[in-house]
Amino acid sequence: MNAQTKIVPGAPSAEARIARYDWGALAAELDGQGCAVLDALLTPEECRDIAALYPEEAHFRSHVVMARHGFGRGEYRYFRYPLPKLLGGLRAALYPRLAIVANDWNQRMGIGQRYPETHAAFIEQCHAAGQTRPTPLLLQYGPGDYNCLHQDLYGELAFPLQVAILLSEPGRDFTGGEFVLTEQRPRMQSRAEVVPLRQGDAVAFAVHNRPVQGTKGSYRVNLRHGVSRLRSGRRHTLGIIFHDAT
Ligand SMILES: O=C(O)CCC(=O)C(=O)O
Ligand SMILES: [Fe+2]
Repeated sequence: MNAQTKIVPGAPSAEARIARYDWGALAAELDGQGCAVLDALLTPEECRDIAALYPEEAHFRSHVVMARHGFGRGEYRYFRYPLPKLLGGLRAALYPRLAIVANDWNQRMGIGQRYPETHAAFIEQCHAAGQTRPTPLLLQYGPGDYNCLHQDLYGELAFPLQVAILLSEPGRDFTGGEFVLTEQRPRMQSRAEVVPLRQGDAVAFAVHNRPVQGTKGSYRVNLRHGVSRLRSGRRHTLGIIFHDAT
């Protein structure tokens, strides 16, 4: 199966799908919670087609067995360029919406960096900084597998938001395996958030830091994400990270 040809005629473009969401509400949710869900970004058929790419090595530049690195249990593969059309389209269409949030966050956190309007311009910056390898990935989990809490930072240059799309249906394809975010606040105990997702839903979330409004201005919190242990079945996820890797 070839994801390049798998956009069904009449299926909305990535741009049109992204435009359907209420980005004011999503940005408010990202500001308040550090994450926001985009319901039904992909159809069940698209989810199955993308998950079916997993064994097709030609699509990927590398394969990571998580237990070998202490990352958890399960495996993933990083796509190679050129990305499948739908994936590249989603990354380019999501970026400008999230860049508005990212620029606002940086301003509130007192970070000087601002992100350009288009993903193409941001990728040029990554490449100029020596970060040239694509980071979108396909993850695969089986019974007992889990993903340790982590941050997807791959070099100096990092876009502060990323997206994960659940390709399998909870309850039918797998049990357990919840998407988890933790937030470490200065001088406070950590907060955990479990994000309920259905097949085709996407979660946008902070990669590492985000500002939280306190009584005396904004302070910075530190986030990590991961996946709790699968109790049964098989779970696939598509991860969209906006910065390239060194
Ligand atoms: O499998 C998941 O839900 C999380 C995947 C992940 O860590 C990522 O997309 O960066
Ligand atoms: Fe991740």
